[in-house]
Parts: sequence; structure tokens; C-alpha cells
Amino acid sequence: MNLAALKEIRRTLHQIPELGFQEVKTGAFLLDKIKEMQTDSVEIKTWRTGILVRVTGKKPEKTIGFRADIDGLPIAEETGFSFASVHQGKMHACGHDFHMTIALGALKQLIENPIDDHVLFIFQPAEEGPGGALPLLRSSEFLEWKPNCLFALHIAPELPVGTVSSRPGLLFANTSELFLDFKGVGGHAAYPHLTKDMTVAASNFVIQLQQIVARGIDPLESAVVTIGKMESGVVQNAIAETARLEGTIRTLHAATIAVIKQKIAMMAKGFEISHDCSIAIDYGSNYYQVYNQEKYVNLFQDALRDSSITYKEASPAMTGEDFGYMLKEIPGFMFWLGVDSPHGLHSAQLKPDEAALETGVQAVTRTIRHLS
Ligand SMILES: CC(=O)N[C@@H](CCC[C@H](N)C(=O)O)C(=O)O
Repeated sequence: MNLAALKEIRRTLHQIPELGFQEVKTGAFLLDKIKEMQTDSVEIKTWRTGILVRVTGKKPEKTIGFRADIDGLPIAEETGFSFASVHQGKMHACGHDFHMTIALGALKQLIENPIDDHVLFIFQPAEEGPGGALPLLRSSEFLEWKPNCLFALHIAPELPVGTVSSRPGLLFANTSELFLDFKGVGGHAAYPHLTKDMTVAASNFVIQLQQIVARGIDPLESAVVTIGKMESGVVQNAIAETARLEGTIRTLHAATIAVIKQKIAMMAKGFEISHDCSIAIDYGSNYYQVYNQEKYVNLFQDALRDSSITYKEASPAMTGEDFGYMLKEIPGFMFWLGVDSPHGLHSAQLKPDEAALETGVQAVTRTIRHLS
């Protein structure tokens, strides 16, 4: 598939972002494309909104897996692209349109030039939440075709096109979502003494949360607590009866998440007393760290050795990925693909350079051939 064909696919997918487990149009488009290239050696299964495609090997001894995530984010796009999202308030702001396109490009090459082993392409829903990897891993559809090793990629806005990056060991953090619902007493803006103001309680809570990492966690550990969304009240001249905070906790060590959760629970108890309110805590989806096996990172570098792609050693990142659950059970690795965007992941202005689609297809295809 040449760059023009890859771009056309990416742009179509970019226009129809869908949230986790709602990837109906995305799934239908992917299935059409897969069926266009299907031959006798290609088997297809669907699982919820995801798709598994197996290319039969010539003399198979094992199965090599490549996973691409397929969901978008609830972010309103501000790129100004002629092919911007037509789904209001939703965007491929994490590059999953790139991941899917690269998987289709590599699939075409593997169908045209099959290898000895089976190759499994995994189009996985709900990476941004609530998490598709773990239930997919447990599904009969996946278990029947379970790969012996697997890998995945993620676009990296800060890296130039033509560059890939990874590292042995921990690449992505442990994560937990965080949702806090505050309930107090609302009332007229002019009579604060008769109310329990949840805008004030939730605002204080956000400020104090920052001290959990700054003063409650060993400085030699790494942790992040971010509140990305805050909602309270209904109108400018009424005191808010309720407030909601939505955020995420990230740590490099799995055990540190439990420490932070315990401190948040204690803080909430204190706030219930000091602000005379109730606070319900929900930790939503939790993702296990992405931990790369050294052997596979070395094989990846070998696979790229006589290519034009530059390999760069990565540092661990506080991003999360439910692919971590797959790597917990199946050996493999994940890598970053440079896409050179001035705006980062989860930005409404993310503009990855489409030239990286070709680098991605080349890196994935070479790696699959080398792993066989
Ligand atoms: C690569 C990336 O950006 N992944 C997401 C994963 C989200 C996990 C979950 N919804 C959470 O926020 O904890 C990320 O935000 O890192």
C-alpha cells in the first residue's frame, strides 16, 4: 500500500472517531478493508466491536501478534483539517487512526508475502477506557488464536518521523482512573451560611490532592495525580449542591497506586467532616504497566538494522496502556513511533505527520518477519 492509500484510510478513520465499545462504524470500515484484501489464507473473527485477523503461515510453528487500538476520545477537534472528525465532541486525539492504518498496511504486505508462522492482527476496542485488552485476552475468540509473542506501537508527537523508540523493562506506567462525587447542600448565592458549598469543597480537594504526591510519596518513586475534569453547580447565582472530579493516578510501581488510593480515601474522610458533605469515590478502570521483554526489544532493533529507520532508547513514561495486560501474559514489547506533531497526545490540535504511516508499516512488517 503506498502513502496515498495509507493517507486515504487514515483520513476516513480520522473522521469517524468512536468511544470505547461503541466503535461500530470504525469496525465496519475496517472489516470492509480487510475483506477487500482477504484471500484463502485469511481468517476473520469479531469480538464485541473488535476484530481479529489471522494470516495463515506457510509452515507455522507459532503465532506472532500485532495489536492496534481502535477507539477515539471525548475531545472536540480543533485541527482545522479538511478531514476533521464529523462526530461532534469526539476525536482521534491519541493516534489510534494511525495505529489502525498501519495495521492494515502491514496486513496487506503479510497477505501478499506470507511468512512461515501465523500472524494475528488484533484490532482492539476501548483502550482509552474502560479497557478492551483484559476482556479480549480472556475471550474464547482470542484464546483460540492466542499468539506466542506480540507487540504494539504508539505514536510519539515529540519524535521526528523516521524514528522509533523503546526500552527493555518498564515503558508505560500503572494507572487508575479516579472519580469523586461530592454532595452537600445547595442554596441561594446570597446565603452561603445556609449551604454546604461543593464548588468550594471540590476546589480545595483538587489543591490538596497535589500534596499527596509532593508530601506522601517517596521522592525516588514517580507518581502523578491529575484531575482533568471538574463539574459543579447549575447557575451563577446558586451555591452548588454537588460537584464531580474526574482524573487519573499514575505510578511507575504497581504498589504505589494502593498507597495513593489509601491517602485519597483518608483525605475524603477529612473533607466529609470539614465540609459537612459526603464524598463517593470510584476508581474506574485500572491498567497494568507496559513492561517490555529485553529479548524482544533487541529483536526489534535487529529487525530495523539495515533500514532507514532510526532507533532511540526511550525513557519510561507516565502514559497508560491496557496493552500492559497482554504483555503480562504474553512475551513481547511496545514501541513509540515518531510523528512530529507540535501538539501532544490528547490535544485537540494533535497533527501527526502522515509520512510516519510508511515508517510504521515498514517497522511492523520488518519486525513480524524477523520474529518468525
Ligand atoms: C497512551 C495513552 O494516552 N493512554 C491513555 C490510557 C487511559 C487510561 C485511563 N483512562 C486513565 O486515564 O487512567 C492515557 O491517558 O495514558
